[in-house]
Amino acid sequence: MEFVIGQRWVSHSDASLGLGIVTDISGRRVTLGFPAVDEERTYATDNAPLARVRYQLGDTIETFDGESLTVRAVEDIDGVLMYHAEDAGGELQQVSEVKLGSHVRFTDPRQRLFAGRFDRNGAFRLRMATVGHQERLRQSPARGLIGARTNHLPHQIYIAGEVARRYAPRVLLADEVGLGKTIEAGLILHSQLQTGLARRVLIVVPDSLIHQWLVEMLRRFNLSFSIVDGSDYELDDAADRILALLGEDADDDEEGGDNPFEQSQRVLCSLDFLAGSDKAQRDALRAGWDLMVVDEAHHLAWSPEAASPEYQAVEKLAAEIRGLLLLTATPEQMGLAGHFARLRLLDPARYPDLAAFEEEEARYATINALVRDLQAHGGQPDAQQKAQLADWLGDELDELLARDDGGRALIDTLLDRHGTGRVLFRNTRAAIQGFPERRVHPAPLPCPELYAERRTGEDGIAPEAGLVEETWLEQDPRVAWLEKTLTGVRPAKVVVICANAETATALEHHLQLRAGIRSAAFHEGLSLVERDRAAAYFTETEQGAQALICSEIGSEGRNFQFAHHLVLFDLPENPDLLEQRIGRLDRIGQGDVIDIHVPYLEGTAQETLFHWYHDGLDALTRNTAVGVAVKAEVQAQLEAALADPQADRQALIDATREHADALRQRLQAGRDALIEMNSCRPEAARALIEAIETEEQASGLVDYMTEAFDIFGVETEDHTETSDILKPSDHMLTGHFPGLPKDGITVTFDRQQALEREDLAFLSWEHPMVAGVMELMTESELGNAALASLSVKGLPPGTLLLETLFTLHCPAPESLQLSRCLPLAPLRLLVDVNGKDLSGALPHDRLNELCSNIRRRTAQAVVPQVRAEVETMIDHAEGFAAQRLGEAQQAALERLRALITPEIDRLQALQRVNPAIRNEEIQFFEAQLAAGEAAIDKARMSLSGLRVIVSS
Ligand SMILES: Nc1ncnc2c1ncn2[C@@H]1O[C@H](COP(=O)(O)OP(=O)(O)OP(=O)(O)O)[C@@H](O)[C@H]1O
Repeated sequence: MEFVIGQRWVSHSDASLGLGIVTDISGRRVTLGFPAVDEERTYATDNAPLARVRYQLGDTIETFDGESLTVRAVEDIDGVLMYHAEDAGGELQQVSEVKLGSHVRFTDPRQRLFAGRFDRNGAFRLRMATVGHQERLRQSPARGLIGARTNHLPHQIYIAGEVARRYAPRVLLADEVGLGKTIEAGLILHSQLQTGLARRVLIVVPDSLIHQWLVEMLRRFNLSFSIVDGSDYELDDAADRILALLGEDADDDEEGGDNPFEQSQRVLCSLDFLAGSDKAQRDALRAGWDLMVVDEAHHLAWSPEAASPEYQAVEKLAAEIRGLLLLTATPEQMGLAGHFARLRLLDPARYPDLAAFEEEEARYATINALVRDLQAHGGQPDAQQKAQLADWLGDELDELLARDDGGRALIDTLLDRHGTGRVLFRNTRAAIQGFPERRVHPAPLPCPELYAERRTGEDGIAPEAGLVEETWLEQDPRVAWLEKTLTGVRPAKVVVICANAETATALEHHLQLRAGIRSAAFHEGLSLVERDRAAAYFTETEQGAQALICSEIGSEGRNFQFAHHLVLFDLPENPDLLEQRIGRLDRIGQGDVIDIHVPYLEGTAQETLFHWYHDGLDALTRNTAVGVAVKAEVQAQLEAALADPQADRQALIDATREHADALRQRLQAGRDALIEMNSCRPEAARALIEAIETEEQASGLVDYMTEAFDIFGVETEDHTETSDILKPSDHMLTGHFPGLPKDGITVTFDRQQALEREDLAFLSWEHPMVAGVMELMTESELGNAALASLSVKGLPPGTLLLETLFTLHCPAPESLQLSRCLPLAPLRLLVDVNGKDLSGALPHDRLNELCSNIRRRTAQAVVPQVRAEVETMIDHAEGFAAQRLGEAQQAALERLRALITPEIDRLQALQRVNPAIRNEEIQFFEAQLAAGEAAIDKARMSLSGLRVIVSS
């Protein structure tokens, strides 16, 4: 090391010192000033941890007064460098290295290598592995669907795969109760967020489900949400009231003030709150979203005459937000008009008119019959069918018929182009199977004198309503029966549902205080926190409540499948509400036969309703989607029977059964069959599940993270065979390791264990910790310069090789998903000094096996000696990379067109026969193609990592 006063050197043991300047040399000691940190340090000249800084032609240098210049020539004047450098105006200036600025950060691999700031081999391996995995994942069909803590159920994965890849999806998820619509929505959200198709998400749900959604999104998908509720507006409300008292208008400045909806990218909010607050609606609208989810969307009541406040609130938002997921298990709970109204929210242009919609349904049976026929005849239509198909599919038909695939493409296209096919997904228990049996236990009880005047009509259904609590509790035989039933099944958990909050409160008090049965109430009179506490108390296995007494709000959305006894203390008049109630237990995860206990008072409307449901609709033992429609048919008869419970009801039961059978058959032959076919295509689902599981099971992740823990200094300790405890160590490389709390975290890589043990973090390629490590690796310089020694027989000692990593830079919005067609990134090359390409002869993994670390001290000494050869090898590598770039651009353009043109053709063809396709969707793809072509044209290769290998 030759030191001269004025030279610039950098410390490789402490990068934070910046660029040092030699200020004194006396004997065998050298002193450097480090202006960036205002420090001076003295070293022994023969082993100073310093590297000489010498910028190369083309490098950018910065002077101490902040001017940036490009080096054009370098002159050595008695050991001190003079840079001839070009300024922004193209003028050449002479800049002595003495005048260089001292705040330098070497990020470029070359600079880091020559400044002695190289990394361990492991870090280089981690960098190489990172770009490799990133690229693989970007191309994977499983992207966005990896690592959810859920079982892979085909109907859910199919829907998620189908919807998540759409730009601005607008769909109605209408699987039957408890089949996992929340999970489907979560998968779609996760995927759209991962792929950049969405960034800002708003979820709107009933009050009673806020907490459940919050928890489900976090524990199953690692997605955290912020809740916006009344408390965010309390101060505003108070201020508004004061202003009103003063006779002034509230401040309605649209732009002014904090907007609670803008404080987070992901917000969860209650429908009731939103519908009730104009200000909140305005704020929500102003905040702007990519995707909105509305759960229990049957609450959005609508009729041709009037729209509910809930509907109006969502309608305003739906008009502005491009993506919309509506969830309801009972789309026709409020009748066909309500169903139509929700489709209208999704696509107002496609569903402008209720009457036309009703007519359309008639067409479904014909299409279904044709599809079935095609399936039976290997996809070959007869002449008449061909004419019909040509009518529906136009020019595309010939091409579809020409395919040798047994008619699959033809049928798929027909289903795809079909009316609600694109917007409506509905899976049924019948199609999925594996659901438990439901067992009904009717309990006829004598009607007490107390209810003598309350036997009929609505009064007869909940006769206790409005009576003095003590009185009815004492005289209503259902109360004693409930006590006995609960005691009889103890310790089994029981969900009790009744229509009114008052009834639920009274029953709960009675059970708790008089009968000594541990119970909790769940109704709208409680705050959100109290409700969640009640549900949690009921969930507890050891000390928890045996019974949860719910009002109707407990009948919706909640997960109580750990219980298998349900008491219907009364029956709702709406068949869909009954289905919702039973759905609390009859849902995915229910492992037992479900016991449904129905007490009813003889000779009252309760008895009529029970028989109507059980004998007429058969709605207790099996899921029935036709209840609402059948009820509309027999409404008058039913009302008459409820008004006169003593009369013979057989005619009502027969008529109900007849209508139900006919309607089931008709729907099964028409609409439902088509929707079902469109809602889960088992083969596609299986392929996707396989792709997801391949990603999840690959040992690659464990190896990758083990290397990362080692490099970043995270301590790992075995927890069980498939789980580990991670803790920050004393020698962490960076102050922060993504997703690692101070006290550590227990993780598993095993899906099954993650499903069983929710306290463990489930590490997958899309877990925030793993994604965070990848981001750290690609966004920092860590591992981009390394040195290794290689010992191979026959290779003369001192032979040099250079392994490089080039990444393709193609700045483009993530939503373009250009990675799908830029397969070349990353490019790994191995060259020698003569410019020979050895990349194929010695692949990265093989090379890793042969390489070992060089001691840092030795490496520091080697680098300056081999600098000229390394620079030559970098030139060779860059030459190869430039050649590949051109080829890659060409291939990328072709792939882009091959990917997008069919989408455009398909949508255009679709649009001709199916108005459900919006122009906006077609334009989106056209714009994507143009933007993609422009971006590919601007793509550049850059050196993002290098390793110098010296044979020993
Ligand atoms: N793939 C899955 N893996 C594990 N659990 C699941 C899966 N799908 C659904 N579940 C569980 O089954 C229950 C029902 O799911 P979810 O709440 O999503 O159904 P839903 O269709 O939204 O129900 P509802 O119609 O009552 O609103 C929940 O407890 C959910 O956590």
